[in-house]
Amino acid sequence: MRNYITMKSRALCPCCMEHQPWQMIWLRSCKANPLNNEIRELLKLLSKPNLKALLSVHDTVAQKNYDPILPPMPDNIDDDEDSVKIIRLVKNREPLGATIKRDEHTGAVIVARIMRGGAADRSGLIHVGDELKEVNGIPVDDKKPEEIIQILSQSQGAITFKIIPSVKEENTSKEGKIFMKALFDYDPTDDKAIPCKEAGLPFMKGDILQIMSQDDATWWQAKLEGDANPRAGLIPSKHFQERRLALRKSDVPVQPLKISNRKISGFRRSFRLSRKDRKTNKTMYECKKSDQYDTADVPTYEEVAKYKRQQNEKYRLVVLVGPVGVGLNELKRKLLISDTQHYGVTVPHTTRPRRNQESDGVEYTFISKHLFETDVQNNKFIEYGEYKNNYYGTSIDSVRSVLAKNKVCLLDVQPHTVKHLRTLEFKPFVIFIKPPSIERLRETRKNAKIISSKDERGAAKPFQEEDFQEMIKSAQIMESQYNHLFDKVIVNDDLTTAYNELKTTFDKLEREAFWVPVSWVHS
Ligand SMILES: Nc1ncnc2c1ncn2[C@@H]1O[C@H](COP(=O)(O)OP(=O)(O)OP(=O)(O)O)[C@@H](O)[C@H]1O
Repeated sequence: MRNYITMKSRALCPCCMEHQPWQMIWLRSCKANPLNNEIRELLKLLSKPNLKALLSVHDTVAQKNYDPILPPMPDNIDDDEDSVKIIRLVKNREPLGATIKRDEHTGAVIVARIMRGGAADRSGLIHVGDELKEVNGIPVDDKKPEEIIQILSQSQGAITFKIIPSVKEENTSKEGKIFMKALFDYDPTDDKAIPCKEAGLPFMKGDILQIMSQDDATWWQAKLEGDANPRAGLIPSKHFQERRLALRKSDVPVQPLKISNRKISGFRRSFRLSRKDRKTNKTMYECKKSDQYDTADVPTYEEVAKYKRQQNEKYRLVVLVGPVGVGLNELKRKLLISDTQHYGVTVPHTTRPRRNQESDGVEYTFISKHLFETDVQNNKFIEYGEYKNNYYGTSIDSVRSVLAKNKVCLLDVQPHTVKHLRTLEFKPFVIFIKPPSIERLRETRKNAKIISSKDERGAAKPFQEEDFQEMIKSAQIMESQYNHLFDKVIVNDDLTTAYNELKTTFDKLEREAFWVPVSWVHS
């Protein structure tokens, strides 16, 4: 696109006279005359090769003959219209990248927004708030915005705008420096509220959006991070999206996690791996508050920044989430035995009496019921529960103690707990372990036993069809309600493949930068 501007004031533009020869003449005349210090310094500067090169570039640009040749400027501009600006843009197939509206009070046609990186923005000649008077000589005062858009879309080549420039300064200081992780899917063609569907930017949950403008409180402008296309698109602002989601939410019932009345505990026990006794390894506890997902906050966007762990920093906490029986403990066990120095798990607390072969702080940290209850009151547990009249729980300090040994702490929790772990201190990396299709579950788990489901003698039972169904349904609910918290999803189909994917993820976590909430980076 080629453009030029004519105003009452002369615009700055490269002037087509060769500066280098002029510079030489001037230098010679200066040398012939007595020099003061400033002239001497100026001569020195003008003799520098970089300044000479700059002037040479200027001359080249000024002499260049750009195509297409623009038609002459209209000469019937009213001399009294001091602030009128005539702009001529040559339009190719690309949209102009601007929206217009009618001012409610004055009735004037106003430029409502300029899409960042679009044609109008790149021209630098049209600004938000400019009043549109004419398009190609046609007065627009009495036209509806749709009619003006029609004129624009039918125009080919040069378009002349007569506008009254706005006096408002735009705030561009933070533009392009804010990144948001999308916590919902967005399709502008489905959005009745968007002022211009064509200008909308579709995105998916988990996408990183570079926010180009927040000038409008309802419609932000954004680009998908890493997208080479410079033109921004419209997206609903955080505030607007939260408001309308909150309104919609009141109609949608929250889906409970408990999907059958089967007599299984159904709750993840993070404790098995830290026990030595195989029998006690099968003990389970029922976690409090776990029979229903909490209503998570209205998820819209989360401001994020890139973060890479430094050598001297503690490892990020690795949180594993998944439905009962999906294979979390199997994957954790494989990781632990692959490198006991590098990976660690927490030691749980219990109020049950210590058995002979057990040592305090190894299988469990043994504490009194009274102390346990006090710790619960003081929010010292990430999760806790009761089993056969004894409490079991994972304390925050037990995570700290693994991290303090400079190990990667592997922790499996229920998904609603994740949001409490998302702190600057732990910077958790959350991995959702997902079951494969029911057909693949039947094939791969033919000989496997579901440890949380026991027979009359207390032994683990082979997987039943309903275990698979429950696993899939529970995974779907987890994913629909909590996937905005997952950094990575791994399908545990073939065990070795899932394990290798987990290992690769850990390697990347140590080598590469990841998007994290901005508060974890700029504390
Ligand atoms: N990909 C797989 N292929 C075949 N068997 C598997 C696979 N993953 C796990 N298993 C088996 O499934 C059973 C359940 O696995 P595991 O105990 O790790 O599940 P879990 O998610 O920790 O369940 P729970 O919540 O009951 O502890 C185990 O016998 C395990 O060996």
